[in-house]
Amino acid sequence: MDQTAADQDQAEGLADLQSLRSSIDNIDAALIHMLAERFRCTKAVGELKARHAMPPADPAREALQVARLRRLAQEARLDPDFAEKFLAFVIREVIRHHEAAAIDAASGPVATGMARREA
Ligand SMILES: O=C(O)C(=O)C[C@]1(C(=O)O)C=C[C@@H](O)C=C1
Repeated sequence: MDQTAADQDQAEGLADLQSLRSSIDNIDAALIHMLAERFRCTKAVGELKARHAMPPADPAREALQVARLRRLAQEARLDPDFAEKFLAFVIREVIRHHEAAAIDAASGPVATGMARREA
């Protein structure tokens, strides 16, 4: 391959890389927005659980979610072990938020500032 052909080959490679990176950036943005929506829902779940004195974690529900996500991952040709680890990572964070919401609810309106707002 002469120098001109090598330069052209590299320019094509760079253009392909840029195009793929642009798709990756779009996908990452979608993932962030989807995660934000999920955490908005789980925040409401955490507040509901705290109000009704329900435990933060629900292992039976998690078992169903793991089985479903592993099946979906397999169908999508994504590593099911990775899908399970990703879900566990997200749920661990959710449970941390639920626990904080339960502590807030248990410490009552004074600690959360409601008494001041209501006065
Ligand atoms: O569905 C619930 O009960 C939740 O609290 C949500 C959620 C989740 O993030 O999907 C989090 C913790 C539970 O252990 C199970 C599921």
